[in-house]
Amino acid sequence: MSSQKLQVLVLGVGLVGKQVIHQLLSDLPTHLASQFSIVWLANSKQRLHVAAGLTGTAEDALSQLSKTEPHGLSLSKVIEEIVELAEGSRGKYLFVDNTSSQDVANLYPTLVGAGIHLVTPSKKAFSSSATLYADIFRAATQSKAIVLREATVGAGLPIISTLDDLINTGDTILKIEGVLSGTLSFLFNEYSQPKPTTTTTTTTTPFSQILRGAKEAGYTEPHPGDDLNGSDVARKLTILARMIPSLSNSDLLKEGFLSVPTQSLVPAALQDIQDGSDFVQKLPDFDADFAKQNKEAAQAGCVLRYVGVLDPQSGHIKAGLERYPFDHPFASSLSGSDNIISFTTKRYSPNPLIIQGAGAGAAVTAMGVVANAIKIAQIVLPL
Ligand SMILES: NC(=O)C1=CN([C@@H]2O[C@H](COP(=O)(O)OP(=O)(O)OC[C@H]3O[C@@H](n4cnc5c(N)ncnc54)[C@H](OP(=O)(O)O)[C@@H]3O)[C@@H](O)[C@H]2O)C=CC1
Ligand SMILES: N[C@@H](CC=O)C(=O)O
Ligand code: NA
Repeated sequence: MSSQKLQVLVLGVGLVGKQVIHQLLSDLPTHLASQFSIVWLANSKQRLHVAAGLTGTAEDALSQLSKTEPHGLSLSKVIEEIVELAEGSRGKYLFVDNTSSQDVANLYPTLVGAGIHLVTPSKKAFSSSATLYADIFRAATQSKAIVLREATVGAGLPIISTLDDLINTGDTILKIEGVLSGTLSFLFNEYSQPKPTTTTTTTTTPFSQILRGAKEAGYTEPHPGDDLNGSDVARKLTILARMIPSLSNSDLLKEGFLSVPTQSLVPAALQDIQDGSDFVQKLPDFDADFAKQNKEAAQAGCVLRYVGVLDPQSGHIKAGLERYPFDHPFASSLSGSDNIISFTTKRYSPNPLIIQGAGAGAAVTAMGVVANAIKIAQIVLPL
């Protein structure tokens, strides 16, 4: 093992995980690629350890993984193995969690406490209980491990780093608001367009079919109900709120995203469906309900957009479906999976600082993950 390389451990090789491996192996400029060695990768059943580091393409890596025997181990045993692997080489291992597993998130304090750096697009650890959140950062402070999570909000868009910069330079956050879900942005940008209508329908494509398209494009959570019920937006608001000093120790978000008043768009009859594909299959039964809401908004000269709002001064925080006039920027300037996030601060007011761009999709999410990995390599590897 070269001491000049960060030893990368990748858990989760689905849409995002595969892209992360692809970018590390094939997309990085040579001087940055040479700072990483992917030595371990795994999904929920198999794992592959390559001490010398993977070479070739992401497809080669996944093909090698698929040929390994199922390990049959519990998750905590797998994590124990990783901790053993990293022992003796403190500060040179990076764990990349590309799952959306709460069980994996619950083990971050163990990993980070062992001095293993962590990068993830998974929102689970940072948006659930305040205790887990505190445990992760306490462990990181003690072990000097670095924890970065840019891709948890706005995928690769610089949302976390911008908020960090605003806060670290002493600005005061007055309001954060925006369209924070790539899936819901895609859905409503397609479904609810700023076009005056005199007809009874405002769109030809049913709501359920657009959701299917979002899933096929890789924008949705593994279970699309987690997008449609607003919990993905509530989790992102929680992640941002916890970064703001006046809210970080308040009881406001003790239960994480569950503490955020959130409007669910999931029809009551579909609430308990555990399987994402079943959910998508049954959604067409409710297309007429969505069409009615959309038509009513259009008749009022408005579109529907699902937004998140956070006002640290009053503690007001909320995720829900709102109406915006046709000429509002949320109505007229978004397309595809765009997120748009506006930060109103003491310095950035009355005009807010606005960030916009694709907020979901494997490539842009992996970019956020890999950019974080590069930051860590730049900090921990000798020049
Ligand atoms: N898609 C997007 O646009 C964005 C996604 N994200 C986040 O990125 C993460 C990954 O999303 P995505 O790639 O779409 O998800 P996928 O469902 O495509 O992939 C998930 C991967 O995680 C593995 N996995 C799940 N549970 C476990 C477990 N307990 N132990 C080990 N491996 C496990 C799965 O393995 P197996 O196949 O064996 O189950 C699979 O390899 C999620 O947290 C998501 O919220 C963040 C921003 C944007
Ligand atoms: N499902 C999420 C993915 C990114 O966090 C979204 O649609 O925004
Ligand atoms: Na981001």
